[in-house]
Amino acid sequence: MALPPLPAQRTLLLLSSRLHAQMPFVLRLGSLGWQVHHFADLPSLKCFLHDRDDLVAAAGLIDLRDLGSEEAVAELTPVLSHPRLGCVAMTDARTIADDSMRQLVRDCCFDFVTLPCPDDVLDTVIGHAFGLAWLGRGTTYLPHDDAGFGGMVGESPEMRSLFRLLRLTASNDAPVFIAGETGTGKELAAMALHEHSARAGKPFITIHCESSAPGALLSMLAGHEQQRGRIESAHRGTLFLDEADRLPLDSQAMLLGLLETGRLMKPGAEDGIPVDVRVISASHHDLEAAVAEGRFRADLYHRLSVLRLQLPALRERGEDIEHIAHHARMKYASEYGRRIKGFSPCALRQLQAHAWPGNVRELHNRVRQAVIKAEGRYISASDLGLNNEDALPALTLDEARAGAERDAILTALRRNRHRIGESARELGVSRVTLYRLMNRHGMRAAC
Ligand SMILES: Nc1ncnc2c1ncn2[C@@H]1O[C@H](COP(=O)(O)OP(=O)(O)OP(=O)(O)O)[C@@H](O)[C@H]1O
Repeated sequence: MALPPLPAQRTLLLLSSRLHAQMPFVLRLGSLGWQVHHFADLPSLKCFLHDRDDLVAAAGLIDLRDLGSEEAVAELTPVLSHPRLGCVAMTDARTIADDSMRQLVRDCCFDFVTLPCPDDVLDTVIGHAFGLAWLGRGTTYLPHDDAGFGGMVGESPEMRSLFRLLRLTASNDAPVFIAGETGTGKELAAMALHEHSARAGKPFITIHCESSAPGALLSMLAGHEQQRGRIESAHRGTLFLDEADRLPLDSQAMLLGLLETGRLMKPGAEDGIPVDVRVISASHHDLEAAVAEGRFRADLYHRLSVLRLQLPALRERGEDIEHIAHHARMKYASEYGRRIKGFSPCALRQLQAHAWPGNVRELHNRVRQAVIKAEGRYISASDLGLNNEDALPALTLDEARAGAERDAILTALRRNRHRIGESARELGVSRVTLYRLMNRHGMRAAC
């Protein structure tokens, strides 16, 4: 089979905290026909790859010079192994002398260059890396470790096991009940299930059960003899019942009939009509309590919850907070045309300390407003509306000193565009000490 020609414009993903888009190095690559996307830190690159599941092939140019820690290597490994990326590592003599870096390059990169390196060597190597990725295009990209599903983002163990469950659930047609507090992503999960099922491309109809009066909801769902209702509109697709615990009893009886017989009985009609829908329902209220109180039919409850999924509250999965916040920052910064690079250390601490009663919805709303309001390149705690000192946990003196040390390092790194030598000089320590301190504080190259 003849291979199609390589595209004229090739994508290059550049991960470097030292280089930036306007530098001659990057501009030269642009003039050679590369469409260069620059990322100052790993979370930004991850967000980009997560959002671009239409990416066919790209070369990755990964600056390893500031990524000295084992933790950074562990985080980079799955990203560099993305099947549509052909990666080239940029190193220097010190970096490539490090065992874990050498292993990373060996395992995950097509090649490496040691800087400074002649332009023609670099051009050849990234050209080959792109060609390799292009040959591998069309391979299905399954996130290496279940770190996402549909538009859902999450890296915590709770979310990873939820994503695995959602994948399994998408492949069958049984009714699903999704429980979880408000804003945890129940509707998003229902849409993701639909999109990953054989019903993708067919209608996905959402009904907010609490918003209509009893008779009105029944006629909206079932229609009348001469009029189609929403259930018929969902034929061959998915019907999503939000706030299902609020379903009035007349609608409950009609739905039970539909689930038992596969036929829709319209009010006043003598015969049911066949309708093929998958029913997904959700509630942030306790459906068992509604059954116990007689507000919800037990037989319908059992029919609806053949499969049951529980979405964890955001405060129960702290490690997702920063990840989702970065994802939201990227999304809204690009939507509003703002160049926002990240969150200040204090903002990050407040994000962790907040209780998130509105869960992911609240996090998105706060980040969206902060992106609009932020005056600098970094979102502050007050941009997020989270400057409540009382919310921060009480600290011992040792913890407070460690926090101050971390803040000073972050500030110096930011001020010096993440150049380790200059940051170390400003902090009055050697480069080795700075690397050691960054390791101790679990810092990546750009924060
Ligand atoms: N894991 C996630 N990753 C990214 N965005 C998310 C995630 N979970 C929720 N969101 C976003 O949070 C917002 C609220 O999600 P959604 O409407 O699905 O929540 P819900 O649980 O159905 O809320 P409610 O119970 O109030 O109806 C949406 O903007 C959604 O895109």
